[in-house]
Amino acid sequence: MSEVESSERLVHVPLGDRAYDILIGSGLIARAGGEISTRIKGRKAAIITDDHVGPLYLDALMDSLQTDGIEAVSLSLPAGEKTKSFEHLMRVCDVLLEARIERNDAVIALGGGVIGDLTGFAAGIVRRGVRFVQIPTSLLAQVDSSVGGKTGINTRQGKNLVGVFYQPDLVLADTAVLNSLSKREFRAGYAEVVKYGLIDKPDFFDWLERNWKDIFSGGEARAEAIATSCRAKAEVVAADERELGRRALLNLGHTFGHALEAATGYDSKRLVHGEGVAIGMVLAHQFSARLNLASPDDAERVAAHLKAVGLPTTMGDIEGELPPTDILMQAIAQDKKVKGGKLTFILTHGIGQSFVADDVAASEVFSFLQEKHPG
Ligand SMILES: NC(=O)c1ccc[n+]([C@@H]2O[C@H](COP(=O)([O-])OP(=O)(O)OC[C@H]3O[C@@H](n4cnc5c(N)ncnc54)[C@H](O)[C@@H]3O)[C@@H](O)[C@H]2O)c1
Ligand SMILES: O=C(O)C(=O)C[C@@H](O)[C@H](O)[C@H](O)COP(=O)(O)O
Ligand SMILES: [Zn+2]
Repeated sequence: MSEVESSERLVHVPLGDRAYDILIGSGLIARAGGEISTRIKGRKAAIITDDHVGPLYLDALMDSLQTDGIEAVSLSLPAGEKTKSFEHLMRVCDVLLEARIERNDAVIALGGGVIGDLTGFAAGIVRRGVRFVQIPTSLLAQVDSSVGGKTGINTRQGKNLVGVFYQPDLVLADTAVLNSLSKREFRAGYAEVVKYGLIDKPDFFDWLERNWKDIFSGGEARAEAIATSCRAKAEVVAADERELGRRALLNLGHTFGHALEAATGYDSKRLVHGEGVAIGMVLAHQFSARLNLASPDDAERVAAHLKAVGLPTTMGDIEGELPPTDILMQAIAQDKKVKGGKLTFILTHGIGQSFVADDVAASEVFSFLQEKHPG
């Protein structure tokens, strides 16, 4: 294995025979061939990317693989949430099989969470599992989606409803590529960073309130926020890989957020995942306050921070009309945390004090949403 450069950070995900490293640092795409060839036996690779990321970084990745003796094919898909579909899953599987990617070869996701989730799913099912490398290029993918092995696609019934748990063999988070990410997408990824503070790291949330401007402008604070997020996620995933208990905390804000994404037809112009999570986290804190579990001041503090960085914080911030509350409730009823027809929500006793609440009354959720609904 190559040495980790001094400016780089390494987070290990200890999952027994599925353990892997997350390398975080500038310039990792140029070194990807070396990092992959020391960990993966196969000499072939297939790179899946999208039409925003491919033109920027595909050539550099191909060159690096070639230098280390790995022959690669590539497929570029349309950017955006709608690509997490059966149709594009079929295309990815077809390309992997046509290229005769074997179990020991590498399937590489070069892109944001959409490409990572879709490619990981294909890697998990083609030949019942081929090697898988995540090269996350959005902030969201570097702090969250590339780690932990949740893969999948959306269906007309809702978000991520078809997929498998399939861990990557390696994650290479090249922080230099974040410089080409739009401000809006950077903010969306930042919502998932804030999530780790709100789950169980109040000191991290305080630090984010003080340092967010430095994180947005790059440098040490940004790398530190990414590494802290990866360590937080790695720890939860190692303790509960398949979401039998504690991992559900990583879903803070997501039950509301996913319903809003479905309600906007996965239209990235109206709402992207991280924005849905931002609104969802504020709603989760407000809902907790309404149930007398937390102080309304905490909900206000969360909303104030997310608003300060430019994220949406209310359903009214979403452009265009939203469907009525009963349609939002239908999406919520499809949530994967539902058990025996009962809703599970991530609620909170305050900042950094989130917990998993089974058996939340649908009628309470309905009247809360009805109150918050702009329509
Ligand atoms: N598997 C998980 O644990 C997990 C966790 C969080 C989110 N997700 C999923 O991830 C998806 C959201 O991921 P996302 O926010 O990365 O969205 P995304 O993949 O759509 O990327 C956001 C946009 O940024 C562009 N982009 C990415 N990197 C870029 C770069 N370096 N320079 C320029 N443009 C770049 C993309 O082309 C896209 O247009 C959702 O589908 C969500 O459900 C999964
Ligand atoms: O890794 C997890 O566990 C998460 O919940 C992380 C979330 O940020 C992510 O959006 C995930 O895809 C949501 O999972 P889902 O099971 O609710 O679809
Ligand atoms: Zn998420």
